[in-house]
Order: sequence, then structure tokens, then C-alpha cells
Amino acid sequence: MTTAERKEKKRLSEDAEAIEKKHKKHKKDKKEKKHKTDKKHKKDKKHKKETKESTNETAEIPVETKDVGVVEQDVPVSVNKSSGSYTQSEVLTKLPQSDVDDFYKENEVSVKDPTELNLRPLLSFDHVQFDRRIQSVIAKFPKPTPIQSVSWPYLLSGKDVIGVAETGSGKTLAFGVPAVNHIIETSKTVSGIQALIISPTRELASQIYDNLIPLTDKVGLECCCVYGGVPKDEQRMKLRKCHIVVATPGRLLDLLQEGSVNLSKVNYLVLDEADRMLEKGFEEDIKNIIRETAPHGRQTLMFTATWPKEVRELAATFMNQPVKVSIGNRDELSANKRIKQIVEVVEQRSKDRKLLDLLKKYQSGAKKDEKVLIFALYKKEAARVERNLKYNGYNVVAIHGDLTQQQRTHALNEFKTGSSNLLLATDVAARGLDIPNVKTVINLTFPLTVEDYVHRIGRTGRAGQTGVAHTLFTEEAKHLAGGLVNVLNGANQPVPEDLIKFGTHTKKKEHGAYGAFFKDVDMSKKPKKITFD
Ligand SMILES: Nc1ncnc2c1ncn2[C@@H]1O[C@H](COP(=O)(O)OP(=O)(O)OP(=O)(O)O)[C@@H](O)[C@H]1O
Repeated sequence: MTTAERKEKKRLSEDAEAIEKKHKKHKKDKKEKKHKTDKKHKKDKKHKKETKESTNETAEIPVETKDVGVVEQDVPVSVNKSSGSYTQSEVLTKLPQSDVDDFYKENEVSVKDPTELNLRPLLSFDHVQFDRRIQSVIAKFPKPTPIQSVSWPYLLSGKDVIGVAETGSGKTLAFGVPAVNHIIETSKTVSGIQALIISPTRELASQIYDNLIPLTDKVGLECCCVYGGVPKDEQRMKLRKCHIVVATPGRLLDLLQEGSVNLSKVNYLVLDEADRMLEKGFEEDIKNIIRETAPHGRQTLMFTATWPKEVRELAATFMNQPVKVSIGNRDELSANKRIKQIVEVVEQRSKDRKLLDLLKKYQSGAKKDEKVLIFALYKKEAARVERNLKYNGYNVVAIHGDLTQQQRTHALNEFKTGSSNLLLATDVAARGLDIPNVKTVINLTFPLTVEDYVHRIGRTGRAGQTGVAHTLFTEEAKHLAGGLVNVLNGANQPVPEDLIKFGTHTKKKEHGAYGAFFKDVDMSKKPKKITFD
């Protein structure tokens, strides 16, 4: 064996080891968290029984909810509804019930509303009376997306809302537009920071901020964005006079601890990518932040594309009788159906070669300028693959945790503007990023959860577009094969034989005996079509 071959062999075994280690660590963390949560629940139950106290932080939501959105259900013909500051418009009230039913059916809408308001979805921007300046900003779109249509009436009514809808379906404005509207309505009586939006990554926080600026500028409100990796001074200054803050948890806590920010007037709180924000690692930070917000009358929103059962109980502890809006049967983990998913089972050692082949396939000839996003699992892997791609002549940029914020921002801008059409990223870029015209996502290494897979591939096929996700699947991730098969089936995508060979067993996360394996793959599942204008 030559020195180069020996080096390559060593490198491959290091990669495989690192991936396995990361999967194992993730499993261990989850097990620990489950154990802690179980213990805590027992303690909480005992405590609640003893004190019989119910505050906004600990309020239990009623278990009984009514699914009013699914068309088979008995949806009452709406009268002129009014709740909080929201009054259903006359034009919407006059709409034939069949139009509403068709909308629910076409978009597979489910609304679980414990308060039974049964508010009609807004089928056009004319069905709602936002401040006219807000109307002028959103008028660039033809009509609300389904998650906007259904969630806005509840949000304008002051309800807590859990919004679950596919990747790239306009969730940012679903919570962003009512946030601005809310402050316009209350700013005469309240000053200071009233809306807080928390996001898991710096890039996503910055993107949410960019989405809000046209609205806040138009209505004369101040919005600011705080995240780590950049100096604090400017953030401290902006915080003094702003109404809406978009933040990552770490920097926000830092600023809270030094007394640079006061969240006591925050009565509109959003957790974007909510399931991520409630995972171990963020959970304590989130609790510490929420503790600082207005204790009474706070409206709490959680938005995401994936809503695993494990986070639902914890979410309920921060919310008050939330209305759950889901678009497209999201009780089961499902991917955007406009994405063509290709999964190839490969050997760990053939991945580098395979990646070069895939780049030839997706980025040559007529496709030479198309944007491709490659996901690696860990920082070291990303750095190595980046070097390898550069060595092979690719103009690749990268985002991962070992880079400075300046390097990360620069890389993302290069990719967005097309200066580079190849971005290599870890899961720091898996959620939320809305980069126009990403045609292909390549999963070089499978992520730690199937939820992350759904988010990663959701970087393509956004806002009604189509896209391709090509995944290299190796034995190291075999415990996730069953979950992946379910997602493929759910979107009517081909399931390779080699993947089924790993077994279609998948962890049933909600089961008490966490870690046990169950066979719960439904091979007969057929997808339903969702339309998006
Ligand atoms: N009413 C609308 N009509 C058409 N496009 C819209 C509408 N509202 C928002 N969009 C666009 O849809 C794209 C995706 O929106 P957004 O980033 O909010 O998706 P998301 O649902 O939050 O996705 P993810 O789950 O990946 O975070 C954005 O480019 C946004 O400008």
C-alpha cells in the first residue's frame, strides 16, 4: 500500500468513526433527555396536584380538541365572527361554504381549536383588513399561502397558535405580518420591545429580520436582530429603541444577563423552528428567556415544518389553549411533495467519488450554473470535503460552526448572489434558509434525525418550485432507514431495495420504552397532492 493509499484509508476510517460517534452521542443525549423529562413530569404532576395552581407558564392545555378544518368534519357555516380585535370581513362571511370546504380539502387543512372559534380561512388578501400600509407590502404576492390563510384569523384574534406547514410555504410572514399588525394596534398604549422572535441559527435570524424590514419600515416601527459572533455594541444600541427583536437564544441571554435588554413587555412571542428550539441544548435557554417575557396576556406562537410528538408536551407548558393549524397531514413526518427524492445506499469509502459524479450530473452542461447545496454531518467532514472539492476545481463556499460569522455570512452571500453555485454546509443551514433557486440538495452524510432530513431537503422546492434531493445513505445511519422509508412513501418516492434491507424498523418515539424498536412502516401509503400558488 502506498503512503497516499494508507492516508486515504486512515481518513476514511476516521470519517466513519466520527459519524458513528456523532450518531451514538445523539442517541445518548436523547435517552438522557427522555429520562430527565419523565422524571420532571412525575415531579411536575406531583407539584400540580399539591398546589392546584395554574399560571400561564405551567397551564395544562385541554387534551380535548376538535378538528374543525378537515372537510369531512362538521364545519359550521360561518356567521360574522368576531374575536379580540379581529372581525371576520363581510366578504369572507358571504363566501359559499363549498369554497371553504374545497380549500380545506385541497390543502389538507387541519385545525384543532380548543376554543371552537371556527374562523374561516382568508382565501384572498381582500378577506382581511390589515393596516393599509401592511396590505401594500404583501400585495406583491397573489394571495396568502395556506398556512397564512388559516393561521392569520386566529393570530389576529390573539390566540396562541402552533403552525405546522411544509418547508418553503411562507411561515415567516404567517407569524411576521400579524406581529407587525399587533404592534401597530398596541403601540399607542405600550412602548418598548413587544414582539420577540427566536430562531436557532444566526443566518435564519438574519433572514427573518430581512423579511420583516419592509413591513416595519413601512409602518415606522423599529426591528432589530441580535445574534452571536459579531460585536454587541450596535445590538445594545438598537435594542434601546426597538419594538420587534429577532434573536438567537445565546446572544439574547447574554444581553439579558448584562441588563442590555428588557423583555418584560413582550406579549407576542414566536419560536420559529419550534421543535428545534424545544430540543435539548436549547430547552433551558428558552425557559430562561420566556421567564423574562410578560407573565400575563402573552400570545405565544410556534411554527415549524416538523412537529415530533416528543416536543409537544413541553410546548404546551409555554402556551395557553393553542390552536393547532396544520397544512398537508403533518401529524406524520412528511416532506414537501414537489421535491424529487433519490436515495442511494453506498459504502462510506465511495462517497467522495460519488459526490464528484453527482456534481457532474447536477452541475454540468445546461445545468452548469444551477445552485447545488451539499450537506455534511460534522464540521471536520465539511472542511475536508471543501478542500477536496476545491482541489477538483470547484468554486465551493462553506458554512459550518468552525468558521467565523464573517466567513459564514460571506459564504451565504456568495451562494445567494450566484458568485458561487456550490455551498457545502453542516446542519447549521438545514432549517429555514430561503435561498432562491437551489435546484439540488445532496446529502453526502445522512443527518442525525429524519426530521433534519426533511428540513435539509426543504432548501429546494420552495414557494411552489420543484427540486431534487439526492441522498447518499450508508450503514452508519441504518437505524434511521425505517423513518426515511416512511418519508419516501409519504411523498410517493421510490424506495431502494438496499434501504429496506437495513430493516424497516424505526423508533416509535412516543413510546414509553424509548429505545425499543417497532415495525411501523406503512408501505401502502399514497400521497395527496397539495397545491401552492
Ligand atoms: N403569500 C405568498 N405567496 C407566494 N410566496 C410567498 C408568500 N408568502 C411568502 N412567500 C415566499 O415563500 C418563500 C418561502 O417562505 P418562508 O421562508 O417563510 O418559508 P418557511 O415556510 O418558513 O420555510 P422553512 O420551513 O424552510 O423555514 C419566501 O421566498 C417568501 O418570500
